[in-house]
Amino acid sequence: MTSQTMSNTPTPDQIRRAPKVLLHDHLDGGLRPGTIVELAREQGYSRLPETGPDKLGIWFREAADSGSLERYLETFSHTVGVMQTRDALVRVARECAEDLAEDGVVYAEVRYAPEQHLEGGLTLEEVVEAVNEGFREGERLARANGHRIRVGALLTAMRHAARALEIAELANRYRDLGVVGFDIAGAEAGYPPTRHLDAFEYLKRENNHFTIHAGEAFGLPSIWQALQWCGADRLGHGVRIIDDIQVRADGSVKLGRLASYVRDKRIPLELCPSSNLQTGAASSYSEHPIGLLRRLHFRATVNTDNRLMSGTSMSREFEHLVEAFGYSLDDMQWFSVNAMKSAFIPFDERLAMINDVIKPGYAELKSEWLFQQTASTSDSPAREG
Ligand SMILES: O=c1[nH]cnc2c1ncn2[C@H]1C[C@H](O)[C@@H](CO)O1
Ligand SMILES: [Zn+2]
Repeated sequence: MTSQTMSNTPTPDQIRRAPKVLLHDHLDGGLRPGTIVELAREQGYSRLPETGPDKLGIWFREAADSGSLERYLETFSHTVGVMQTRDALVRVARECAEDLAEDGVVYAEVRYAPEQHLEGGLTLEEVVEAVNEGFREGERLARANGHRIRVGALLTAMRHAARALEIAELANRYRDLGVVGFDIAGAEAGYPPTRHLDAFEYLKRENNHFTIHAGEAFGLPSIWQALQWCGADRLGHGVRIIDDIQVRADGSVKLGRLASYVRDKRIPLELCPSSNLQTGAASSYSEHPIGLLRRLHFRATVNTDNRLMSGTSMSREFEHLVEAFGYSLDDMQWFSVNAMKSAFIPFDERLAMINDVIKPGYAELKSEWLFQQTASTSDSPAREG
């Protein structure tokens, strides 16, 4: 038996085929560049910085590579700019579900801010219904191509605006109709989550679920507010929890009160490594706090945030982590089960996804080396000596 066959390091092909769970992906951050070009042409949107798909894709990645969340967010004006009609929203959502399924994602919660898609005259309800329709079409098309995926929507309110309660009510109205929860996003510094307490209190009274972008561009106070004032079920990013973890020279680790709380309560962290590198929240994959957080058994999950702006996918994120930390298929399974446990769909459905889809998927991949061994042994009996 060679070390090659025993190696538990997944190949890029195995990473792609492994069942993955995505909790933090923005609909308006994941358009195909070719789709943006076509939608802009159809709608007479003339402000695109490039008109060829390849160059446009590169433009988004470079413009988002700014080291600042505020500048990173400016790039969204062009994606949101072409997502103002019903047809455009259906198409973008359909392609999102298809692309995720093609990449081996079996369950995804995809978020967007309905209030940003009203410039063409759609109502908030029409926006939600168009996106839901696109997700359902994408699920069907993926299935026809041999991929199974389930996509739930999270409705985001923009933290600098003042529509959070209205969007929370919208999320509640479309609960069990394709919408699984609520989020707030946008520039973090200067816009603490407590500005939207009324929305969070409303959702709690309704027994609904929400996540909050916190601890990305701003540190511990933002995480503390999101959890202890607002009652968030999950943290969007939450990567700055690392500021409350002290690693001593001898390698021992001391958690502060907030980091302990996050770990003890199993608060899910929606970590987005590539996005963090672009906005300056981390300096390299190997220095990304996900390595330590995984070792310390935080409820860490791996996410894309914005596939277009980061030129990434779930598989790419895992490829980077496999390279940086030597992760195995067992680690990938651990992240995927963590994410599935943290999803906003009902417990019995989460459990069935874990037991009937995720674990069997990894078991199948982990057993592949056995069959490769049999094939090579029978191919070359002389090697057995
Ligand atoms: O990483 C992020 N942090 C804060 N806000 C973000 C991030 N990625 C996207 N957004 C914003 C820009 C989008 O227009 C909005 C809704 O998806 O959410
Ligand atoms: Zn985000």
